Formats: sequence, C-alpha cells, structure tokens
Amino acid sequence: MGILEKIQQIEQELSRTQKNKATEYHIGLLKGKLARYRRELLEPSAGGSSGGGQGFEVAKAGDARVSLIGFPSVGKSSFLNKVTNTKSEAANYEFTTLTSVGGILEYNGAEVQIVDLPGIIKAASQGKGRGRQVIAVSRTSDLILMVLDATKSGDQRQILENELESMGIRLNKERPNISLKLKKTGGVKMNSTSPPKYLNEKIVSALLKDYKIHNADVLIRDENCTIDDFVDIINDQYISYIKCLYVYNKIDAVSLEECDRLAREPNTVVMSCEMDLGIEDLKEEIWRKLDLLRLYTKRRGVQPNLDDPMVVRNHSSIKEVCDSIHRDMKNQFKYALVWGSSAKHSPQKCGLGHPVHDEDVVEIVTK
Ligand SMILES: Nc1nc2c(ncn2[C@@H]2O[C@H](COP(=O)(O)OP(=O)(O)OP(=O)(O)O)[C@@H](O)[C@H]2O)c(=O)[nH]1
Ligand SMILES: [K+]
Ligand SMILES: [Mg+2]
Repeated sequence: MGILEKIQQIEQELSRTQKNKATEYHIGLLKGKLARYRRELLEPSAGGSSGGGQGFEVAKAGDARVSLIGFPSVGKSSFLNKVTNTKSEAANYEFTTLTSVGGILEYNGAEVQIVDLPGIIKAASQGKGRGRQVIAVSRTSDLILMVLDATKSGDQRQILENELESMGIRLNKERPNISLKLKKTGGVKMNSTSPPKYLNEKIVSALLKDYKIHNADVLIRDENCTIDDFVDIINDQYISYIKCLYVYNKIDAVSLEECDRLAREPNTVVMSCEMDLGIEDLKEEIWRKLDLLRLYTKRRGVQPNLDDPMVVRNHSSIKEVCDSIHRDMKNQFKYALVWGSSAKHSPQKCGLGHPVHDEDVVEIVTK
C-alpha cells in the first residue's frame, strides 16, 4: 500500500470514529500515525513531488514575503498587478498562472515581496495540480494572503485551510508551549506546570513510541495543549506557524449585506480589484500583520534620512540592526545612540541587547 492510500485509510477511520472519552486514546494514536505518513510525503525522497520544484520558486526579495494562495480565478494575479509594478497575466479562465511571479509592494518605506501563485484545488496536498509546489512556497512566506471569491460558497476557506494544514502549515497559531527533550535512557517522563486537560503520560508515551522514541523528557507548559499540539511538537521541523489574512475579492458582485457579513469574519478583509475597493485598507492590514519596524539610521553629526527607513522584524534589538547593516558590524560595535520611544532619555547610550521601537533613530558608534 502506498503512503497516499495509508493516509486515506486513516482519514476514513478518523471520520468513522465517534469522538468520546472511550475513543480519545485510539483517535490520538491515529492522529500520530497520520502525521507520520504526511511527514513522509513532505520528505524530498517521496517521489520528488514535495519541494518547490526546479524553476518554480522566485528568489526572496525585499523586507518580507507575502504569498497569494487561493482557488483558480479568484483574482490573485489581478491583485499583484494592482499593488506592484510587476505584471502577471489575469484572465477569466482557470489556471492562467502556471508558475510563481514575484513583485514588490512599497509601503511605509518597506519593500514587501508579493508572490502570485497558481491556483490550488482540493486534494492539492496529495499531489493534485501544482498544489504541493504552491504550498511549499507559501511555507517560506511571512504572511499568507488567502484569496477567496466573495461570490462562491462558504466552504472554500475550510477546504484551503485543510490543504495547508495537512502539509504542516498552521495558520494564525503559536507554536504549542511544550518542550520535548530526547534522551538516551530513563524512559518517557511527562511533567507539566499545571495539570494538562487533554494529555496524560499514557497517550504521550504511546505517541512517542509510534515514532520510535522511548526515552524523553516532556514538559507541558500550557494546560490547554491538545493531542494535535503534541503531535506537532514531535514533528516540529515539518511544521510552520504562519500568519494568514483572509481576503474576499469581487465584492462588487455581491450584495451589501453579504459583503458586510464576510468582512466580520476574523482576520478578514474584503476588496474588489476590479472596482478598486478596499485595496488601501488591505495594504494597511498587511503592514500590521507583518509587524515590521522602521528605523532611521544616522551618522554622527548628520540628520537621519527620514525618507529611507531601514526595516527590521518586530522584537529586534540593536544586534539585528547591526546585522542588517553589515555582517561584520557587530565586531566593530562600541555602543549605539538611540532616539525615540525605546529610549529612556534622548539619546540613550545602548548595547547590542537594547530592543528598538518603530521609528527610532539609531546611530552606531564603532571602535
Ligand atoms: N467581478 C470581479 N471580477 C474580478 C475581480 N478581480 C478579478 N476579477 C476577474 O476574475 C478573473 C480571474 O482573475 P485572475 O486575476 O486571473 O485570477 P487568478 O486567481 O490569478 O487565477 P489563476 O491564475 O487562474 O488561478 C478575471 O477575469 C478578472 O478580471 C473583481 O474584483 N471583481
Ligand atoms: K484566471
Ligand atoms: Mg493568476
């Protein structure tokens, strides 16, 4: 039996099995097995259909990457054409776009790479169409824009989420707060900061055993962690936690009530590429989700150039600022002078560990 059939078999058994106290252990084990087979599918050796594919990936560019995921003909290419100077063919037939196309959106002084991708369809994760390649690109992005058609039925969002989910992408979710340390001896030990509601030593040991892990320390730091969360931690290097914005396009073609209803869904923005509605709001929302910081670097005795910020990730410190100026900067670093909301007084003399804020001005003093 091939991996795909094994996956199908477990999925069928899961959907047949009633969920209750008596079956939760069995269901847990099935979920562990399912993740193990799906992970095999993600490994490059699995028939070569897993990676980005030759010539499919566009090179990374700019300060952050946003990828456009959606069914065919929802308006992904139309959006790329709208917000960047790059042209990707848009037309009223499905699968117009056959490879990935990157363009740059300039916003608040940052360069955001927008990656237009071929449409994906149900069962994409199992190798239908270019789904696996498309999802592999989305894994490399800082934000996924899930582009949806406002005129189509409501389950498109769920279908796409399931496809991404089964390829190890977790949307708008934090990595579960569980630590798993493999050991040479001593068996499996589970500890927790407060009693977990959905996990116990029996299921934890059984799941690990299925992965041939017989000795490990497990520490559960969040009582709400589920069996799925634990399975994700076992498969940690195959799982990506990525932010997602749901974007309903073509609102020009639905009623005001429907548009209003869609706009109220969580993490959702509505737009019309054709009528130029909601595009500016979406740019703003992308900026907020990316959570980037603008810094103005200056040289001694010279005013900073406020038109040309340097862009770094949120929660960055002076160390990251040095790294993005030059690879060697840290070695020549003496101290930094910082003006702005992160500084206690202006300027504040800071070390590499000082966390910077949006719109700070930074002067690096070298040895
Ligand atoms: N009514 C309406 N039609 C739109 C809108 N945006 C795009 N379209 C139309 O939808 C069709 C598909 O647009 P594309 O941009 O090619 O869609 P896509 O998602 O890139 O499609 P594929 O590359 O085939 O997956 C085209 O005929 C567009 O003119 C919109 O806001 N409203
Ligand atoms: K199209
Ligand atoms: Mg397209």
